Amino acid sequence: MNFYQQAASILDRLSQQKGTIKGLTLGDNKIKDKKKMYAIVCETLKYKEAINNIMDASKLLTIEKKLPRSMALVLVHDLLFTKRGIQSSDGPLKQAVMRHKARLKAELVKYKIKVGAKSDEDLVSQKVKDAVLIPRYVRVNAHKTNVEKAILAFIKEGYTYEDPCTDLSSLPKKTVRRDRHLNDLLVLPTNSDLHDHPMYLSGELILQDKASCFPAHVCNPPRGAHIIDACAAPGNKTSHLSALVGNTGRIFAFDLDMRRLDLLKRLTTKAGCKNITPIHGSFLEVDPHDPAYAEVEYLLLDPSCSGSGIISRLDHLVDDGNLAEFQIAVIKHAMKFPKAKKVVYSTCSIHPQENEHVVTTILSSTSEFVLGPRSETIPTWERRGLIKECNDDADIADCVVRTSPTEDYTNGFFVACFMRKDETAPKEDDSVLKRKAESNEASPKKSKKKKKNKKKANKQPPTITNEANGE
Ligand SMILES: C[S@@+](CC[C@H](N)C(=O)[O-])C[C@H]1O[C@@H](n2cnc3c(N)ncnc32)[C@H](O)[C@@H]1O
Repeated sequence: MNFYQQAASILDRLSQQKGTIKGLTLGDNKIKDKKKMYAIVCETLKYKEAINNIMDASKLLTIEKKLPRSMALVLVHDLLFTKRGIQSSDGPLKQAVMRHKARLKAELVKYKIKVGAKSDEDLVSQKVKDAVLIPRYVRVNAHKTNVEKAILAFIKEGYTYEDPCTDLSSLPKKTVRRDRHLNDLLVLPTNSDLHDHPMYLSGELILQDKASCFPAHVCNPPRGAHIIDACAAPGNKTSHLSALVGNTGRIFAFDLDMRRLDLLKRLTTKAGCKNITPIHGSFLEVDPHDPAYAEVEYLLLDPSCSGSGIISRLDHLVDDGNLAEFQIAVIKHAMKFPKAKKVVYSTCSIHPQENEHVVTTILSSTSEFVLGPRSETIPTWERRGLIKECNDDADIADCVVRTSPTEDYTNGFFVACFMRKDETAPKEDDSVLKRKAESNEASPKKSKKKKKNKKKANKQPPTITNEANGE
């Protein structure tokens, strides 16, 4: 397979959700020049929307019937958006594109006028442009240091400490500040590269997006707790949980992907975690009545999702799939653990199908769990669920958290916290939510749904993974 065929095949596998960009390019030993392959795949995805429009307007694929769209995407990318153009034009597919060179270039000019683009860069997907605006969030790892010491270390290096601010759009260079919502998080300017920083190399600092730090805080387990992290790798939330319980209790960290679980072992060891038991396998196949998990009260579920909220990576530019069935199955399985009292669900997706819809489906299928109140779910965070997507129920929406990649200076994210009814009872006896869950139980329509979901839950787990947070 030549270079362009390999690139086209990667685009196809990405759209079938058979892996991540990094996994399919940098992780494939059959690819000779991995960096070059990574670059062409990323660049093509950045301009994908523009290239598709230009190809459709030029009728390229209608005329050249043997040219697959993915192959055309990479070839047209090189033709229109690189100085070198298509590298060597032998081979029938390359020639097929070259025959339309003049028309494609003319359509590019027309497209730019149509969308008001002054340069090629203006055609880059909005999500990619937004990525440059996200500050550098740094979680301070309590196993190794504390926030005060970390700030002092930055000051010694010439950073200025500033008060938390609301305007995160343009943080001055070499400044460090505490986060306004999370007490173990620091905020540095966009593009601060800390990958070679001594505090990162020693495991004192974890490079983790703000929103992905929400789930462990919502879980908020006490010292000594037994916890399951059901879809754990590469393990940033696992090491966060470990830090919150001060290396006490036990954390069972499951992951289906051995390679990613190995990464979890490396990262959590580097972070100084001593209470984690990594387990290779599907969480859906774990027996909730296994005595090993008899004391598990807290479960953190961060299952594979479309990754549509991640703007610092390009995987979101691939067409999204529907992973809701799998996500629902994971939550239902977690609720079967006999002592489970808190089940925290999160995604790095902005799609209601993977977020609010999953929550309402679960609420209508359980008589034992309700949504934890806002006070359990980062109460100071203003952006809550989308009311319309919660069956117009403002109470449900208020209990869950959303982050918006374009407005909150974080990746797009979603968190919900289910609690066993007895756990919310003292504070929440009159909670509207509780009453709602009870009325759901009584609804015959809902019990039908219950059966349907049970069927769905038996389906194969999806193979897609995304590498959110594994920075
Ligand atoms: C979004 S990632 C988790 C990120 C992780 N929580 C973190 O913060 O570093 C989802 C993970 O779920 C894993 N996964 C998918 N299906 C699974 C299953 N049935 N059981 C356990 N893990 C699964 C994937 O391999 C992937 O590593």
